[in-house]
Amino acid sequence: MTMQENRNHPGIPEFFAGKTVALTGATGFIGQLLIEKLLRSCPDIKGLILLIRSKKGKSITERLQKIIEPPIFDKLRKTRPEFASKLIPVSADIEKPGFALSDEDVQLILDEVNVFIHSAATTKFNEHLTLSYAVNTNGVHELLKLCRKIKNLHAFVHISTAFSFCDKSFIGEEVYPTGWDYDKLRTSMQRMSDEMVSDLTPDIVKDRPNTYTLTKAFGEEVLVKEGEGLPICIIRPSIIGSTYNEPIPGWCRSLNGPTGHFIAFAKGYARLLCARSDHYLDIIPADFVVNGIIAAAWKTALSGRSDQLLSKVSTTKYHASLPKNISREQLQLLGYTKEDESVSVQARRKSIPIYHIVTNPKYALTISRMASSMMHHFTRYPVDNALRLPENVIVISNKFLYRTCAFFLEYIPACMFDAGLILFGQKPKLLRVLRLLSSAMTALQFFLYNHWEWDEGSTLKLQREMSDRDQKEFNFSKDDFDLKLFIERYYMGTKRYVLKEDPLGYPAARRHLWRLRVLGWIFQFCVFMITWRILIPRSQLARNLWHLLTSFWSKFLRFTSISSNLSRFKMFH
Ligand SMILES: CCCCCCCCCCCCCCCCCCCC(=O)SCCNC(=O)CCNC(=O)[C@H](O)C(C)(C)COP(=O)(O)OP(=O)(O)OC[C@H]1O[C@@H](n2cnc3c(N)ncnc32)[C@H](O)[C@@H]1OP(=O)(O)O
Ligand SMILES: NC(=O)C1=CN([C@@H]2O[C@H](COP(=O)(O)OP(=O)(O)OC[C@H]3O[C@@H](n4cnc5c(N)ncnc54)[C@H](OP(=O)(O)O)[C@@H]3O)[C@@H](O)[C@H]2O)C=CC1
Repeated sequence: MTMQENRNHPGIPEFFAGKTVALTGATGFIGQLLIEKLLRSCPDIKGLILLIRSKKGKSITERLQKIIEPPIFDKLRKTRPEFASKLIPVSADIEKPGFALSDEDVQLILDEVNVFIHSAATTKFNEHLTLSYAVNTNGVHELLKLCRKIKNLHAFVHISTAFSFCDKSFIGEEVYPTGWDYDKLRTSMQRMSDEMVSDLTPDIVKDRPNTYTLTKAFGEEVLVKEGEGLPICIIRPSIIGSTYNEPIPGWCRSLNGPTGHFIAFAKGYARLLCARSDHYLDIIPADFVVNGIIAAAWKTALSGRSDQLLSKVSTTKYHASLPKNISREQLQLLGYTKEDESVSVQARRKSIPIYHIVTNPKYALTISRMASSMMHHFTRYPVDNALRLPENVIVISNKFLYRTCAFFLEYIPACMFDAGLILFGQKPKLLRVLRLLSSAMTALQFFLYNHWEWDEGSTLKLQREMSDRDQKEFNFSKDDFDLKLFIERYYMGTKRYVLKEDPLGYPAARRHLWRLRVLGWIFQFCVFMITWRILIPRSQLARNLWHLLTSFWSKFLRFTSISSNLSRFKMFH
C-alpha cells in the first residue's frame, strides 16, 4: 500500500503540527526560504530553533532580524504578523567542537527537536581545504553526536549537492566511496601548516573540481559510517536558481551559481562564455528544493530508520580510483585507504534514502538555447547603465580561442574604459570585474564541460506518495514546469533583488541601449573609414576591392530602380 493510499498517515502540515524543527544554515539562501515555507504552509508548527553564528559584529538576534527582512516574508507579515515569535535563535558555530553551544541550548535541542535540517555549508568552491572540511565534513560528525542524544527525533535531513560525486557521469541514489578515510585525513591535516595543505590539495581533490564537492562527499560518508540507527535522508539539489513561484517568483540574493554571469552579460561587462554550447545546465528552482526538503523530512519520519531497509540491499564491492601524482605510500599516510569496508557500511551506502532534486537532460536547456533566450531578456528588460550592448554574447568551447578572443573583445576595451575613468578622475573598475569573472569562470568551468544524469526514482516515488493537496502545496514536480518561464523569472529576479533595480526604469534603460547601439554604429563607421583612408593610398588590392564594391552598389541601385519602375508599370496595365 502506498503512503497516499494509507489514510492513517498524516499529510505534511498535519505531521509538522506541534513539532519543533532545528535548522542550520538559517541565514543562507535555502535556510531563509525554508523558514518562510514552514511557517506559511505548516501553520501549526510549534517552533523553529535556528542555529546561527554571530558574524561581522552582528549578534544572533540582529542576524535573525535580517533573516526575516526581505520581501519573501511579506505574505507572512500580512497573514500572520506574529510569526517571528516561533523563531528561536541559538548561538552555534559549526567550525567549533560541539558547535560551541551553551549547556541550556543543548538541553533545549535535546528536549524539543523532532526534525533536524542541516543546510549549513561553506559553498565557496575554492575554500581552503581545512575550513571546507571543518564545516562540510566535521560539521556533520558533530551534528550526529548531538542528534543521537535528542529524545524524540523523527527525521534528520542532510542537504548535500548533486555534484558530491561529480567524478561519475551517472549518479545513482547511493553514497559512493571517495577512497579516503576522512578521519585520518583530518588528523593528517591537523599536523600540517595551511600552506602544506594548500600544496597537497590538488592531489587530494584529484578528479573533482574543488574542495567543496570533496568535503560534501565526505559529509555524506560521515552519515554512512556514523549515522547508523538514525532516521536520516540526503537531499542532493543541482544548481539552485531563483524561486519559480513561491513565495514570490524570481527571488534570489547573491552572485552564486549562474547569477553573477547573468549580471556580467546583461551589463555588457563580458561578451564571451567559455563553455560547450550543447552542454545542459541543470538549474533547479529554489522553491522546488525547499518543498523537496520538507516532503523528504515528512517521508523519513513516517518510514522510520533507514537501516530497516538494509536487508533489501545488495552488497557489491566498490573500488575507488587512486589519485596519481604523489606516491601511494604518501597518500596512504594522508588517509587514502584500500581497506575493505564492513558489510553494514557497504549496505548503508545504498540504504540511506537519497533524493536528487534536479532537472536532468530531459528538461534542462542547453547553454546555447539559454544564451539566446537570455539575450532576448537582456534587450527586452535591459539593466540600468549597461556598459555595452548585451546582444552579442558568444559561446566558445575552445579554451585557447576563448582566451585570445577575451583579450581583444574584453580586456582591451576594459583597459580603454578604465583609462577613460582615470582621465575623468574616477576609480577604474572594469578590469577588477573582469578579473573576478575570470576567477568565477575558472571555478565554474568543470560544470560547463561535463554532462551528468541523476537517478530520480526516489524523488518521483516521494511525489506519488504525497496527497493531491500536498503535491500542490509542496510542489517539486516538473510535469507543469516551464523552464523558459523560470529562466525569465530568474533574470527578472536578478535585476530586481540582486541589482536592486526598479523595473519601472525600463524606458530609460531602453533609451540607454539605443544610445549604445547608435554609438556602436558610429564607432564601427569611424574604424572602417580610418582603416580605409590608411589602406587606399597604400594598397592596389584595397583599391580594386573598393572599385568592386562601388560598382556592385551602383548596379544594385540601378536594378532596384528598374524593378520598382517595372512594378509601377504593371500596376497601371
Ligand atoms: C547570455 C549568457 C547566458 C549564459 C548563461 C550561462 C551562465 C553560466 C554560468 C555558469 C554557472 C555554472 C554554475 C555551476 C555551479 C555548480 C554548482 C554546484 C552547486 C553547489 O552545490 S554550490 C553552491 C553554489 N556556489 C557557488 O556558486 C559559489 C561560487 N563562488 C565561488 O566559489 C567563489 O566566490 C569564486 C567565484 C571562486 C571567487 O572566489 P574568490 O576569488 O576567493 O573571491 P570571493 O569569494 O571572496 O568573492 C570575491 C567577489 O566576487 C564576487 N563573486 C562571487 N561569486 C561570483 C560569481 N559567480 N560571479 C561573479 N562574481 C562573483 C563576490 O561577491 C565578491 O564580490 P565583492 O564585491 O564582495 O568583492
Ligand atoms: N546554492 C546552491 O546552488 C546549492 C546549494 N547546495 C547546498 O544547499 C545548502 C544550502 O545552500 P545555500 O543556502 O545556497 O548556501 P549559502 O551559502 O547561502 O548559506 C550557507 C549557510 O551556512 C552557514 N554557515 C557556513 N559556515 C558556518 C559556520 N561555520 N557556522 C555556522 N553556520 C555556517 C552560513 O551562515 P553565515 O551566514 O553565518 O555564514 C549560511 O547560513 C548547502 O548545504 C549547500 O551545500 C546544494 C546544491 C546547490
